[in-house]
Amino acid sequence: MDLPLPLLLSTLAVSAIVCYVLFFRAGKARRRAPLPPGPRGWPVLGNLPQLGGKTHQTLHVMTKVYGPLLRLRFGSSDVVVAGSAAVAEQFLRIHDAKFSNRPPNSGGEHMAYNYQDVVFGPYGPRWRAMRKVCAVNLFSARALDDLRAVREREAALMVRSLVEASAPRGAPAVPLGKAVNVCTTNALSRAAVGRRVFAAGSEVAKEFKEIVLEVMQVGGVLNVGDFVPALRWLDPQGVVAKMKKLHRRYDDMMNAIIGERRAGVKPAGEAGKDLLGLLLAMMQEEQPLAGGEEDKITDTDIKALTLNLFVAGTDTTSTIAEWAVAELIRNPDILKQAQEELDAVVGRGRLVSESDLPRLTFFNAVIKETFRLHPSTPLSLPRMASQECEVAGYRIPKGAQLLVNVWGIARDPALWPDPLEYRPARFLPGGSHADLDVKGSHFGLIPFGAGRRICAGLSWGLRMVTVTAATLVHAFDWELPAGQTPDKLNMEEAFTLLLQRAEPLMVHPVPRLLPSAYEIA
Ligand code: HEM
Repeated sequence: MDLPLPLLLSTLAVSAIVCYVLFFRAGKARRRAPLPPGPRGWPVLGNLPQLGGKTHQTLHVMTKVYGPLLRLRFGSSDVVVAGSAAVAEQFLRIHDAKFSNRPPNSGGEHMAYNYQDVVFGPYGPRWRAMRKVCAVNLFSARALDDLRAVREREAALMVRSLVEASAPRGAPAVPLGKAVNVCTTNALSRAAVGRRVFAAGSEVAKEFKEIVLEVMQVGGVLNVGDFVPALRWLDPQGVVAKMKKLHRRYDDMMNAIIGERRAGVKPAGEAGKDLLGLLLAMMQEEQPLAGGEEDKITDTDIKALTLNLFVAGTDTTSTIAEWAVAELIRNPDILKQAQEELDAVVGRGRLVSESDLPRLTFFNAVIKETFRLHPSTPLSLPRMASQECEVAGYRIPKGAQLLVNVWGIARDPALWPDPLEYRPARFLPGGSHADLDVKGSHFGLIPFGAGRRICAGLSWGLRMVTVTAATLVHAFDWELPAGQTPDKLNMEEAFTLLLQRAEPLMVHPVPRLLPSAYEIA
C-alpha cells in the first residue's frame, strides 16, 4: 500500500521526535548519579532500630563496610553520613551553601520559639544578624577579653569548692564533671543574663537551675517522632509534652528576668555588662536587628538566643574538660609534662590566668588531642540539603539530612597514625599534625563543625575549656578512689547524643600549689 507523501513525512517526523525524546531521557537517566550506598532498613522505621545508643560508633562501623558516604533512612527521612575528612570537606566547604539549613525538629519548634533562634533558625538575614549580635557582644576578641574576669573567677571558685570538698580526712571522692559544669554554666549565665545558675540560697536561683538543667537534658534527646510522621501525634517518648511544659516554665522565668532588668534590678554583685543588658539597650534605641524596620529585636529573640547559649554552650564545654583530666590521669607521663610546663609558665604561687594560655604550647596540644578523641557533639549538628545535588559522585536528594561523623573522622587511621592512642605530641612542632587547629579549616578535626553554620561560640568554648582544664591540672594532683588504678580507668562513652562519660570521673584532688594560691579575693 502506498502512503501519500505528506502522511509519510509527518509519520517519519513524529517517529524521529519520539526516538529522540526516548533516547535523550534514557541517556539522562543513565547519567544520573546513584544514591550513596548503605544498609537496608526496616519498614516504617528504616535504619533507626540499627543505630543503637552510640550512633556515632555504629555509623563509624558502617562507614568501614559501605564507604565514607553512607545513605540511611531514619523513618521517612533520607539521611546521608559523611565519614571521611574528604567527604566532610565536600559537604561543608564545596557545597556548604546548599547545606546551610538545619532539618525541622521538635526542639526547634517547641523549645526554640518556632525556629526563631540561631541554632535551628533558617539560614538568611535574621539568622545572620542574630549571629552577629553574639559575635560582637560575646565572642569577639574584645568581648572575650571584657568577660575574662568572669571566667577566671568562676574557675577560681571551682578550685575553692574542690579544695573544700576534699579537705576533711577521709572525704569521699568528688564527681569532677559536676564541679566543672557548675563553673562553665555559671560563667556563661553571668555573661548572658548577669546571674549564676548555680547560686546558693534563693528560690529563684533554685528554679533557674532546675529549668536550665532540664532544658540541657531535653535538648539531648533524639525524638523518634521527628522521623516517623505516623508516630508524631502519639509522642511515644513523651518528649514533645515535656518540651511544651518546660518551654512554658522557661518562658515565664525569662519574662521575669527581663521584667526585673527593665525595672533596673540586677542581682547583687553583678555590676558588669551582659548580653541581656546590651540587647535591651538595642531595643530601647530601636536598633534594627538585620537592617529593616520589621527586623526590630524582640523579647522573643532575646529568650531564644539565651536558650541557645544554655543548651549549646555549657555541657559541651564541661564534658571536654572532664575528658581531658581523665586522659591525663590515665597517662601519668603526659600529666607530668603538662604540670611541668604549667609550673614553668605560671609558677606555684597563683592560679592560671587566661593571659598564660598562649605560652602553654604543650597544654594546648593536650586540649586538641582531647577534642580529637572526645568531641562533645560526635555527629556535629544535622544539616539539610536545600536542593538536590551531587557530592563525591553520588546523588543527594533534596531534603536529605546530613550528619558529619566528627568522632569517626578523627579516628581515621589514614589520617591519624595510631588513632586510638592519646598522644598530644602529634600537635607539637615536628609532630605529624603540628600546624593543625580545631577551628574548621582542617576537616580531619572539626569538633566545632565547619562552614557557614560552624559553632557560633567557638572562641568562648575553646577559651573556657582551656582555662578550666589548665587550672585543674595546675592546681591539683589527682588520686583515684581506693582500688582504682589509672590504667584501668573506665573510658567508656555514655548512651547520649552528647559525648559524656559512661561513669562520671570520681577523684580526690590534692592541692599542689602554695596555700596562698587558693585564697579568693
Ligand atoms: C567545646 C565546646 C563546644 C563544642 C565542641 C561545640 C560544637 C558545636 C558544633 C559541632 C556545632 C554545629 C556546627 C555545624 O553545623 O557545622 C555547634 C553549633 C553551635 N554552637 Fe557550639 N560548641 C561548643 C561550645 C559552644 C558555646 C560555648 C556556645 C555559646 C555560648 C555555642 C553555641 C553554638 C551555637 C549558637 C551553634 C549554632 C550555630 C548555627 O547554627 O549557626 N557552642 N557547636
